[in-house]
Amino acid sequence: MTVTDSPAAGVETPPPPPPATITFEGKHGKNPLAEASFGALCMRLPSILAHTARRAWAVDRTGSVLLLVCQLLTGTAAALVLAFTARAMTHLLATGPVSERLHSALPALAVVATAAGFGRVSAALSSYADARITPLLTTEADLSLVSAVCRVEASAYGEDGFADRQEAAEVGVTRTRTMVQDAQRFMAALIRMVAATGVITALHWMMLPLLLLAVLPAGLGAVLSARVDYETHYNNVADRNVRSMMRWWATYSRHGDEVRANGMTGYLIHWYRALSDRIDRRTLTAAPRMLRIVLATSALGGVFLLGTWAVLAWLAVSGRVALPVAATAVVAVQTALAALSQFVVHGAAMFHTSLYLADMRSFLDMADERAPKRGTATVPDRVDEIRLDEVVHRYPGRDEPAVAGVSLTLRRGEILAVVGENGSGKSTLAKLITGILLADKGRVLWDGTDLADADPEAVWRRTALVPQNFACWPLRARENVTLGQPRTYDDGPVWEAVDAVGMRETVEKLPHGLDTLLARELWGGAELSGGQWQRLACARALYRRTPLLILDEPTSQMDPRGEHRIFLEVRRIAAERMTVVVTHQLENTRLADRIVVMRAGRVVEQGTYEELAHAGGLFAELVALAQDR
Ligand SMILES: Nc1ncnc2c1ncn2[C@@H]1O[C@H](COP(=O)(O)OP(=O)(O)OP(=O)(O)O)[C@@H](O)[C@H]1O
Repeated sequence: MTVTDSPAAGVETPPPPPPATITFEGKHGKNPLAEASFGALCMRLPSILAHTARRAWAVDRTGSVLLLVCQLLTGTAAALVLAFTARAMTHLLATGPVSERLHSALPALAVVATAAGFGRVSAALSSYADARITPLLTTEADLSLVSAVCRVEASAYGEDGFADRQEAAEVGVTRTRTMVQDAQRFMAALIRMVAATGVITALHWMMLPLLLLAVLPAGLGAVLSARVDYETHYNNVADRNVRSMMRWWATYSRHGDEVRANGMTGYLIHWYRALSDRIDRRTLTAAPRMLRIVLATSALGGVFLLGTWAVLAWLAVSGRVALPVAATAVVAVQTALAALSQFVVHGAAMFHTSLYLADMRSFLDMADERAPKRGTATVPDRVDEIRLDEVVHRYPGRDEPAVAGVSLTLRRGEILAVVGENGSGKSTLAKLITGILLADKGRVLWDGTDLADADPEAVWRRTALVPQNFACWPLRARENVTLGQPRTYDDGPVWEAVDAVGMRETVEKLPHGLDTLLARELWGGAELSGGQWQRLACARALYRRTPLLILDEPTSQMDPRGEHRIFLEVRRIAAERMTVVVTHQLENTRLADRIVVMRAGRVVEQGTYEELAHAGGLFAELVALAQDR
């Protein structure tokens, strides 16, 4: 088949395919909805309150005490207002001259006014306490999520559902913002409700159950709506995850050239819209369900409320309660109704928030399970030998192992080059040598210590890696070199590393030298070229001066001068460490003491450049292909 420059005239091109459907089954975690019956809701609230209180206490003790005291004051003030309004009403509606009735109601009215004033002030103070605590709580939740993800074993990223659950947990972090407010409103409503029901029960015992009946449907409606909302969110998690990932890829400035020059904009926007439409469709199907729930529960609540008023009227007409008491009851019923409604509505809101927080909690638990638990064995500062013993590694979901039984010994002072075709397992081998991945079978021993039993932090303190896909950190030039190991306040070693990769002139020309922010998209930032970035990634690894240096295609974007410079430096410092260079530039393997050639996860050849180039094997074939231009 030949590739033509333009489609044949009159031939219709197919429309762009829609985004793939990915469903988040939640099979790796419990869907909190499964246990969200009304009973479960009630059981859960105390633990959410306790959890919120513990975390609030941990981040801001003064704020927490202030919040608690103000809650109690607000509640007590509301109770006093209600009780003394009832008392004032009794006096005001009694028989006798107006001035006398007013006079006798005056003390109660004074209490009402003072309590209302206190209530306002303490409500303002509790909002202030909430404003103090909430940002800290949100940051704490966010930090625990970020650090949990940074700490998991690298293999966890490849697990099905890990990224989706992370997305669900991110929503939990956002919802942390409303958690304190929900808890605060719920507590306030609880105190007001207790006060109101006390007054109501004192008027007539029948009033309380009737009022409860009047507000319960609203609570039920709020819970059912919360369930529907969460169910929609749950169904959308996978799509939202993909959408936010693609959003980043499509709008990230570094990908801008590729997007434009390859005419991708139209398709990317089509794709984004198609995915957004799918998410919206799911969300919109929830709207009529919500409406039905609200209408049904409001109607039920209305019927019960009518019943309450009817009973009150009947009590007054039949003389079972005196008229002034009945008038007081009107006020009390209104207040109690508001308090009860708020109690159930805020209870449901807490339940709603708790569903999202449960996702965050379960993701943090999952991340915790996947944090390295390898043992505490340490490795010496000076590592003399790394030995791989029949090492096998298979990625999740793959049938064939990426590394399929490799035995290899690396000695201090040696430079080892690893070559082989794409997908032959070179990068995976590098990850196994550094303990980023652990062997499924076989062992990787650093001076006799099995990496499976070693403290990974100790191993990684002795490792420097330039990965194939290195990061261009949006940090200052200095931090781009020292990140991971700020050794001294002196810039001397930083310049040494910059010199080693031939970047001195470039860095000196930056607007603020080492202090220049390397992110064009940020205010005042500067941008480097691809090769300059790669040189900086090499400087970062060289700066670490570790016993193991791994360079995975370190010069793929560099000009010959840069490449020459890097390999000179690698050679110069090689005596003090073990160096592994993964490369497709076979000429570069001349500097290696030994070359291993990989094919389908196995080492198929080993030797020096001269030996392998004339051995007639895969290496010789690759050399011949490289020269056949
Ligand atoms: N994170 C991963 N999850 C699943 N499979 C992976 C992952 N990384 C690599 N693989 C698979 O493992 C095999 C070896 O990949 P590896 O990256 O080690 O090859 P490589 O020799 O470094 O290739 P290249 O020369 O293209 O960089 C490939 O088949 C690849 O598809």
